[in-house]
Amino acid sequence: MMKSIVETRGLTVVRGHHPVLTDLDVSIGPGVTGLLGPSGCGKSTLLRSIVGVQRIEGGSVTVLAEPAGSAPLRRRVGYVTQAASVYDDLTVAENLRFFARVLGVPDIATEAARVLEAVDLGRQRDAVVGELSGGQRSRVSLAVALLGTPGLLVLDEPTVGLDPVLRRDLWALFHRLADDGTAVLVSSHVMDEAERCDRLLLMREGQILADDTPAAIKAGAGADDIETAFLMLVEGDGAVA
Ligand SMILES: Nc1ncnc2c1ncn2[C@@H]1O[C@H](COP(=O)(O)OP(=O)(O)OP(=O)(O)O)[C@@H](O)[C@H]1O
Repeated sequence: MMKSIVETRGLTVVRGHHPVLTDLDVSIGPGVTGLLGPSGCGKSTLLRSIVGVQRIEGGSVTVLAEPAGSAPLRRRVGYVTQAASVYDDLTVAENLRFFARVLGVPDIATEAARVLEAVDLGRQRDAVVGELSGGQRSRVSLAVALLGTPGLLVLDEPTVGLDPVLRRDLWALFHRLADDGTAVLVSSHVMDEAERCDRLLLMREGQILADDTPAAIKAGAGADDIETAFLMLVEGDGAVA
């Protein structure tokens, strides 16, 4: 039995009078898990429920054996949203010091050096964030999320707008983090990122269509790539393969 990092049971979320998630059961284990689905299918809503910032209508969300959003998880769950979450007018190091203090992270200097090295921003530590490139800026947000060595890192479309080299580097970083024991949950609406995940959740209109390794999903649907497998699952052909 896979060690469970995230469990949702009967999760139901309503946003703007419309149900976005209905009675959703999801289990997420260690490694790099991709949450893939078209724009508006509810990926951000599920991630928000997991980090505990989403009002939920029904059901439960358990993270690292604690209720989502509860105090013991404050330093154990890192979250990077689509919107920039660091201060543009501070340097990289100043941002890290600020957020480390907010989180109550002990030994801030050592911790800042560790996360800067993890995201390969050591040379930019004294640069003002507003003067960095888009890719460097997103790695600053990632560094902040890594403060305190979380057991779960949740990333909402972290590769949007990045060039292929940066995207590749970021995926390599996710796998290094997972190897070091941080479960990584990454959302994307780009199906070609699916191959880079250990496990995939394919989502559509608030439902999980498939939950397996990329290879098993492709084999199950009899498809050569995840995009085709997704389309076959949508059209109901996946079950007969
Ligand atoms: N603040 C809000 N108020 C009301 N409805 C919302 C709000 N935010 C999102 N929704 C609705 O909830 C549904 C799911 O949105 P969500 O952001 O979870 O999708 P997503 O899969 O993350 O999309 P994207 O890939 O575009 O970010 C959408 O139909 C959206 O219109």
